[in-house]
Formats: sequence, C-alpha cells, structure tokens
Amino acid sequence: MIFEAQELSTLFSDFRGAARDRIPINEIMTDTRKESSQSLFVPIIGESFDAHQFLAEAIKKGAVASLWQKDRELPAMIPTDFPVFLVEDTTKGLQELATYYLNKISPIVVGVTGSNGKTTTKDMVASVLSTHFKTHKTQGNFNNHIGLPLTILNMNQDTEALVLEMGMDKAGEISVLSNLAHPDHAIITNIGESHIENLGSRKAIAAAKLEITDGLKQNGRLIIDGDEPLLFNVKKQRSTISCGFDENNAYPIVVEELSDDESVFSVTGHTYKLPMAGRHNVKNASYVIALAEQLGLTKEEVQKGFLQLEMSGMRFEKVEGLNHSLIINDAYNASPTSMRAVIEVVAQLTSKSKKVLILGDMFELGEQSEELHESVAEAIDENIHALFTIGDHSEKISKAVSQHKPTIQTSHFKDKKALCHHVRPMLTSETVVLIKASRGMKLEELLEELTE
Ligand SMILES: CC(=O)N[C@H]1[C@@H](OP(=O)(O)OP(=O)(O)OC[C@H]2O[C@@H](n3ccc(=O)[nH]c3=O)[C@H](O)[C@@H]2O)O[C@H](CO)[C@@H](O)[C@@H]1O[C@H](C)C(=O)N[C@@H](C)C(=O)N[C@H](CCC(=O)N[C@@H](CCC[C@@H](N)C(=O)O)C(=O)O)C(=O)O
Ligand SMILES: Nc1ncnc2c1ncn2[C@@H]1O[C@H](COP(=O)(O)OP(=O)(O)OP(=O)(O)O)[C@@H](O)[C@H]1O
Ligand SMILES: C[C@@H](N)C(=O)N[C@H](C)C(=O)O
Repeated sequence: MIFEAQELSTLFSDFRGAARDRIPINEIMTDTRKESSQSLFVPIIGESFDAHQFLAEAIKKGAVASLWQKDRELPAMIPTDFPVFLVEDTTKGLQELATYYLNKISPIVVGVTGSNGKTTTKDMVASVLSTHFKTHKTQGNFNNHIGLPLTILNMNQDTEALVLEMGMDKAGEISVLSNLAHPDHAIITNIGESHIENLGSRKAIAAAKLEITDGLKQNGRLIIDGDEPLLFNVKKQRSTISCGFDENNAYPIVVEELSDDESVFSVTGHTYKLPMAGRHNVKNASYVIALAEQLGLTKEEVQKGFLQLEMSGMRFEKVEGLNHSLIINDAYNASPTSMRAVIEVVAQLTSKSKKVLILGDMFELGEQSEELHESVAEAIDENIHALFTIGDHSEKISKAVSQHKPTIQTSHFKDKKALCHHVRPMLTSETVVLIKASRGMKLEELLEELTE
C-alpha cells in the first residue's frame, strides 16, 4: 500500500464520495489497458487520448478512487460513494502525489541527467547503492514529468535510496523534475547534442542540464564530467565534484586496461573492474565512485555493485547473431557523441576481425543535422570493414566514409529488409555488427533477420 484514500483528502480538499474512508491504495493507474489492483486512477490528458473518458474502464480494472480534472464532467453512472479528488490539472496532481509520497518515505535521492549515459549511469548507481541501501530506480526510460512521479509512487515504503533519471528535450524541464524530487546529490553525465534542435546549442544544453541544481538539497553535491569545457565554470564551485580523464579533476581516472568485456581503471589510487567496455562507461563509473564516497560506501561495496550490474536493454546489448556472429544492439537512441563513443569501442574489439556498422538517422539535430551526421565519419577508421546506413540523413555518413576511406565497404539503404538481405551473408563467427540509431528508427527490428 502506498497510502489510504483518507490521506488524499488532506492533500486534495475538494472531493466527493467516501474520500475520507481508510481505503487502501496500492498503486497508481494511468493506463486502463493494463491490469491493476486497488489503484488510484489518474486520468492524464495526452496527445492521443483524454483518459477522463476511461473512468468506467478504470473501475473495472481495479481503480478504487480517482483524481479528476475540475473542467471535465464526471460521468453520472459513477457510484456516489466512489472517491473522487477534484484537481485543476491531473498531471500536476500526479506530481503533488509524488511529492507527498516522497516526503513520507524520505529516501536519499540521487538525480541523474546528461545528454548520453543517463540510463547507464542510473543503473550503475542503483547497483552500487543496492549493496548498502534498499534501493529503487527509474524503470526503462521513465524520466519525464510523468515518468519521474510514477517512479516515485512506485517505490516500496521501506526504500532507503531512490535513483531518478531526469530527461529533457526543452529548457525548463529538468528544473521541474529537480524541484519535484529535491535530490540529495546530482550527476551530469555529459553534454552532447541530444535534442539540440530544441535547445539551439550545446551551451544551451549545458544550461538545461545544470537546472538539476535548482532543487538540489542544501549541502547536496553536483557530480560532473570535469573534462567538459562547458561545465568549467560550475567545476570551480565548492559543492561540485569533477570526474574525468584530466588529471586535474577531483576524481581523475587512470585507465589500466580496456578489453571487449571489461574495463580496469583506477580513481584516486584505487583500482576497479567494470564488466563493460568503453571509456565512456569508465567515466560513467567514476561518477558512481564519487557519489558512493559521499554516501559512505566502502570501495569494496562499489566494486561489488559494479560486478552485479544489470543494464537496461539496447545499450551495447550483445546478442548472438547468425553463424555465431556477434550483434551489438545499441539501438535505444543515438546522437553524434554517443554514436562516436560506441564506434570507438567496436573498432577496438579484439574478439572479432570483421567489424560492420549499421547506423541509422539521428533525430532532433536541427539545422546542424547534415554536419553532425557527417562528423560521425571521423570516428570510422580502417579497423571497420563495412558501413551500412539506413534512413534519410545517415547517408551523409556513408558518403563521407566512401569519399575519405575507400577501403571501407559502404552502402546506403532505405529499407530494413534490403539491408538485412545484404548483411546476412556477411555473418560469420568472425563478424561483429553494431546497430545504432535514434529511438524513432526502431533498428532493433533488424535483429529478427540477423539472429536465429
Ligand atoms: C501519458 C502517457 O503515459 N502516455 C503513454 C501512452 O500514450 P498513448 O498515446 O496511448 O496515450 P496518451 O498519452 O495520448 O493518453 C493519455 C493517457 O490515456 C491513457 N489511456 C489511453 C488509452 C486507453 O485505452 N486507456 C488509457 O488509460 C494513457 O495511458 C495515457 O496515460 O502509451 C504510450 C505507449 O505505451 C506511451 O509511450 C505514452 O507515454 C508517454 C510518451 C510518456 O510521456 N510516458 C512517460 C511515463 C515516460 O516517461 N515515457 C518514457 C519516455 C520519456 C521521454 O521521452 N523522455 C525524453 C526526455 C523528456 C522529453 C519530455 N519533453 C517529454 O515530454 O517526454 C528522453 O529523451 O528520454 C518512456 O515511455 O520510455
Ligand atoms: N558518458 C557517455 N558519453 C558519451 N556517450 C555515452 C555515455 N554513456 C553512454 N553513452 C552512449 O549513449 C548510449 C545510450 O546510453 P544511455 O541509454 O545510458 O543514455 P541516455 O542518456 O539514457 O540516453 P537517452 O536520453 O537517449 O535515453 C550508450 O549505448 C552509449 O553508446
Ligand atoms: C526517447 C525520446 N525522448 C527521444 O529521444 N526520441 C528521439 C528523438 C527519437 O525518436 O529517436
């Protein structure tokens, strides 16, 4: 149970029905298409539906009370004793509920934002903190003004640490999330180009990410990518902790060994093993090390947390392909920085000799889209055997590569089936294929044709 209807009557003073009864509410329902039990229905007005139309269905599906937006007519057929709490805006009501519940449980709160690496770092933080605290974390990519409150309302009553991914694609959005969650500590993973179409520049993206301090608790620490020039000003502030490969960072990283499945590195003289490849993941891990120290965890707990890491899917997710080839599904999303980062990892892999890249469009890059797509070609060197692009914009990458690096086989496709038909014969035990593009491309659909 998260609360009783009676508690909500103190939060929302305008109500009808048995709102003052001690009716247990176990969960929040925002989608009547999903099963629920003993839930509070919160009808969200979205782009395709106004959920107020589904109240009867919600009751059938297990709702025992509901928020209701005052400017919507309440259906007459609803039982007179059914508790309804009237609010100006149901999304804001959801957020108020989350704040109320957060204050009731009062866990340590860690906020994670950044252009790339939010989900990865959130998963790392949760894995490490779970060695010391009862920990709850954002599920999937529930990182916006609806997903974050739902994450809070989904935590168990005995939660001691809450790890919240905070996403944005417009200025002001992180500020709302930070002022809702009031993190004890906050992490900015990097400043890339994601959603630059809306923000206009990387400088504006940095400013938007720094909104995470708007709600940061007194004495809270901001942990940042100390190698990022756009964050150098905030790096000087006492409450900021800088991590990165530059030796002048508070937590300087020394890479000892990078292999296909493991990264060995040291931070402030202690060596860690991370069961992931890529310098970018080493940097993500350094944020977790700095945070863990703030929270009093031992280095052994940190190392244990790294070793028991459970990553979210479609982030460098390794899948066996046809003929014992290796498919790397990094298809959740893409921006130039993240695409370059993961291409570097694939180029360095030693377990496979034939390296094939399948790269799709990157969205929301605005006027800089062509130039930013072309810039990815700079990260593609002779370690790569073939590059296949798909979509409307990624052809800029294959054209740039075919022009400057003619030894690399390149082709562009408009159609997933045709692409797979071309790639399948290349799949042998020596082949690794990287799949990466923006979420809207849904390149994970290629896996059907490239795996058993
Ligand atoms: C509101 C909601 O949850 N909608 C989800 C719903 O969409 P659908 O189109 O079906 O419904 P509507 O939104 O139009 O309907 C309103 C409500 O009606 C409910 N409903 C509908 C039909 C029905 O028969 N019964 C019903 O009860 C419905 O459930 C709605 O509550 O389903 C879709 C498919 O599952 C979901 O995709 C959709 O989710 C929306 C997009 C959403 O915002 N969900 C959040 C919980 C969330 O966190 N989603 C994340 C993605 C977040 C994200 O994109 N983050 C960005 C950064 C932030 C950008 C910010 N500006 C923003 O607005 O998001 C990033 O880059 O990471 C996720 O799904 O992973
Ligand atoms: N610190 C980093 N710097 C650059 N790229 C990174 C970093 N961390 C992860 N990446 C790349 O970004 C991809 C997406 O990682 P992840 O999903 O954790 O980021 P995210 O910020 O949650 O992304 P999104 O906002 O699209 O949900 C990874 O597969 C990897 O290619
Ligand atoms: C996940 C969503 N917020 C997102 O980043 N969408 C990009 C632009 C996409 O659709 O690829």
